This record gives sequence, structure tokens and C-alpha cells, in this order.
Amino acid sequence: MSAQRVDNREMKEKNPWQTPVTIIITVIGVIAIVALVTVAVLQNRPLPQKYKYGIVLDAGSSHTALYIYEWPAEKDNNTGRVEQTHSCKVKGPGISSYAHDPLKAGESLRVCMQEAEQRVPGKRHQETPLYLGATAGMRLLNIENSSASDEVLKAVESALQKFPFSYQGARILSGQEEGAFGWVTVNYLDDRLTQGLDTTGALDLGGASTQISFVSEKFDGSESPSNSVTFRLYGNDYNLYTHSFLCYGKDQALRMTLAQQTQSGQASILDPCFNTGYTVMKNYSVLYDSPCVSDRKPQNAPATFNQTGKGNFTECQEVVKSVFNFTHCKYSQCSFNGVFQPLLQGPFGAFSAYYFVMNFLNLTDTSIPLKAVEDKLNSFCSTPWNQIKQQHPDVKVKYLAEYCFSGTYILTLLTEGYKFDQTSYSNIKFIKKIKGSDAGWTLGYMLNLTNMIPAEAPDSPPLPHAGYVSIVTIMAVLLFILFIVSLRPLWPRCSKQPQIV
Ligand SMILES: Nc1nc2c(ncn2[C@@H]2O[C@H](COP(=O)(O)OP(=O)(O)O)[C@@H](O)[C@H]2O)c(=O)[nH]1
Repeated sequence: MSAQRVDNREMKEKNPWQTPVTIIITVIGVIAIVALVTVAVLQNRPLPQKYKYGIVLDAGSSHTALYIYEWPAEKDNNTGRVEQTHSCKVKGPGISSYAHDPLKAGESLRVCMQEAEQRVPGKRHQETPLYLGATAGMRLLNIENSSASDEVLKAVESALQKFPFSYQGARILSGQEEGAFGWVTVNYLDDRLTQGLDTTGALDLGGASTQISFVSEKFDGSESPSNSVTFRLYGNDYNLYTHSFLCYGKDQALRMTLAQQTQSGQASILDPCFNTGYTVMKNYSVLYDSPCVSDRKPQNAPATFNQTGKGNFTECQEVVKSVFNFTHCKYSQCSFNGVFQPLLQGPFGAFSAYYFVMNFLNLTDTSIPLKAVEDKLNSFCSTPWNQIKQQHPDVKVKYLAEYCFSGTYILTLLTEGYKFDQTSYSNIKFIKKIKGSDAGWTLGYMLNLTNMIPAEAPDSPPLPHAGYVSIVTIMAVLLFILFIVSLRPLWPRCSKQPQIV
């Protein structure tokens, strides 16, 4: 009994794991590793997120919309992190409709601007840039009456300056800017620019103009320099083809088809682009009050005419085609009206009215044959107006009445105008939003003016926070294992057999 106790004591004394030095080294090692990992985690813990904001007003031809964008404060100059957090549709028509009462244009923005005051945190108000960009409605007013358009811009400027934001100006965008910034928005939101991926073309259909923008390998800008915009973004060069067709927005195109049908100043027309049973009285002076048609106003026309629907898609397509000019082209190839267009190169994102109309008509699936699109439009156009109204009691009557025309116009613009065929058509995606932000020129405009898209790729930290913490933890564990292994000579030879010296 007593001999065995002595043996056990000797064994304990000889077990190297239990020497005070080994225990102290092990404890210090563990403490050092825990301290290392803790420091790494605390040092790299993400700080509470602070945001910056930017506000853009899109003063379109049919209405004005306000967009608020937000991005993490420390990522001013970094990759795709700007998001739309709020939008507000201004009540009433576009600012160009206030030419006779410019003050009202300013007043109309008040409700949305007050909403922006609520949405952007008070302490950020002063540093939040505020921009207003006007598009084709104001371009047309500027052509028609430049002093009136100046007055409208002055009125919106003084209204916007009353708000606590950092007002950066109100101006009319050129068609080229509108097209190019729409393209930037789509590709930024799709994360294509930071990664240098192949880009998506942008098709924008507004009320007064329409834009087509895409990068084509076949286009170096030399054949038609006015259609070329070059960018260097995140270290990549882009040579963008872009064209804006003034008067080929949905509302002005409708005016042009009506002008085509009222050339002789009749008192009534049978319009194939409207459903049967639809009838409305229109004013000649209102219809022709636009630079898109004013030079065609018939002499001696009565004050009004009756527009009655005939609901015939094929005839509608003929009338719509007549507003495009395909006869002359001084370049290697043209879209229409003698405008150069390089070979289409997709994919394409089609937004604004393209989306509103095709979504309503259940035609956003572009994998279906073009013939099926025609059949669907044929069927919609030939449905009596009463039936259409009954089937869609919640849709605004103005939009509802125009869907036969709008669908026919979109199909004709894409296939006859821009020359999309079955294959390239299937590369179009009708979109409203990308990752929560509306597709349109506003985001690209703000990114450009706030210098938020650098020409060169920004230096990024070698590792993100999570990667950094993981690597430190793995290294610490490996070090610990290495340390244990390095003590191998001190390990007991056999754990089961007591070592008796
Ligand atoms: N069907 C439909 N059309 C819309 C809607 N909102 C705007 N539109 C029309 O779509 C066209 C383009 O609108 P928008 O992109 O706002 O053009 P902008 O006013 O010229 O900037 C105009 O003809 C508008 O009247 C909608 O919600 N539904």
C-alpha cells in the first residue's frame, strides 16, 4: 500500500506537464492568444454606421419626382454603395407646364421638399447636396420661349433655396447627358462598373424624349462624334454611344400621330390607336402647342375635333411608322431621322414608360416571339373601350386610353426605329427599379456631380473586417498548436504507463 503511494508521487514529480515552468508558459501562451484575438476583434469592430445624403429632383415633362440617396459616410469614394432611400412624386404637371405662372412651379415642389426635410436627419441637412435637373419638357419650352423657361428655372431655384439643404443649382440637361447618366445609373446599380464587366445598354422613354445608350465594339465615336461620350470609371475606359430623340417621348409621339391624322383640319378623326367606343373632344390649339408639331398646324381648322377610337393595331402601326423618317442616312447605318446608330450590342435595360406600358400589357417577358407581342397588342387594341374600363377600374383613364397607342409605339420604336430583331429584342429587360433604386438619369447625375465615381479604381483594404478577424483567429490557433507541438519532447511517452524512474 505505502510502496504504491511512493511510486505515484514519483510519477507525478516526473510528469513534465506539471512542472511549474510548463504551466506558466501554457497560461501565458493562452492569455497572449486570447489578448491578440480580442484586440483584433475590438480594433476592427465596425463603428456605428453614419450616412450621407443627396437629393435630386427630376423635373420631367409630365411630372417632377424627388429622390433621396444615402450612402455610408466613410464610403464617399468607394464602390456601389449609394442607394435610393425615398422618392416623392410631385402633385401636378411638369414644371414646363407652369410657363404662364412660374411661381406655381416653385410652389408645387413644397410638399416633396418638406418630406425630404423629414427624411434626411436634421444634422445632415446643411451638407446634403440638392440638385434639380430638367429634361425634355423644359428643352421644348426653351426652344419655344427661352425667357419663359428661364423664369420657370428662376422660380424653382428660389423655392429650393428656402430649404436647409446645400442647393447646387437647377438646370436643363442635354439629351446626351440624360442618356449617358441613365446608362451610368443602370450599370452602377448592377455593379458592372466597379468590376469592369460588360455593360448593359439603357433605353429610356419619357414623355417628351427618348434615349438610347450603349457600348458597341463597332463604335469608336469617329463616325458621329456628337453621339459619343467617353468615360474613365474605376480604371476602365468606356466609349458610349448615346442619342436622345426630342419629340419621340410617348406624349409628344402621340401628338405627332394626331398631327399626322389631322393634317387637313377635320372636325373628327377615326383613330386606329384608340379602342372602339372611346371618344373625346380635343382642342386644335392645345394639340399643336408644341414645337414638335407647331409647324404643321392646319390652316382654317375648327377650334376642336372629335377623336373616336377605331381599335386597329395594324393601321395604328402604319400611322405610328409615319412619324419616323427612314429615307435619308449619310452614315454607314442609321436608326431613323438620319441619326447614326452603330450595331446594337446588348443586353439592354428599358425603363420609365417602357416599363409602365409593357408591364400593364403583360409584355415584360421578352423571350416570347415578336409575333406574339403583335398578337397581344392586336387583341388589346381591338377590345372595346367599355370592356377595357370594366377590366381595369383602378387604372387612371388617361393612361388606360393610351395603352393601345403606347404599346404600338414602343414596339415600332424598338423594331423599326432602333432595329431590334427577335434575338436582340430578347436581350431587353423591362425594368422599373434595380436593387430598390429607380432606373433613370438621376442617380448617375448625382454620382457624377459629387465625384462619387472615381476615374481610377480606389485602393481597397487588403481584407474586409470579417476576413481580417478570421485570419487572426486562425493564426492564433495555429500558433497555439505549434507551441504545444514544440513541447513534444516534454510529452509523456505513454499516457497509460506511469513513467517510473
Ligand atoms: N401608364 C403609366 N404611365 C405613366 C406612369 N407614370 C408616368 N407615366 C407616363 O410615362 C411617360 C414617361 O413618364 P416619365 O418617365 O415620368 O417622363 P418625363 O415626365 O418626361 O420625365 C409619360 O407619358 C407619363 O405620362 C404610370 O404610372 N403609368
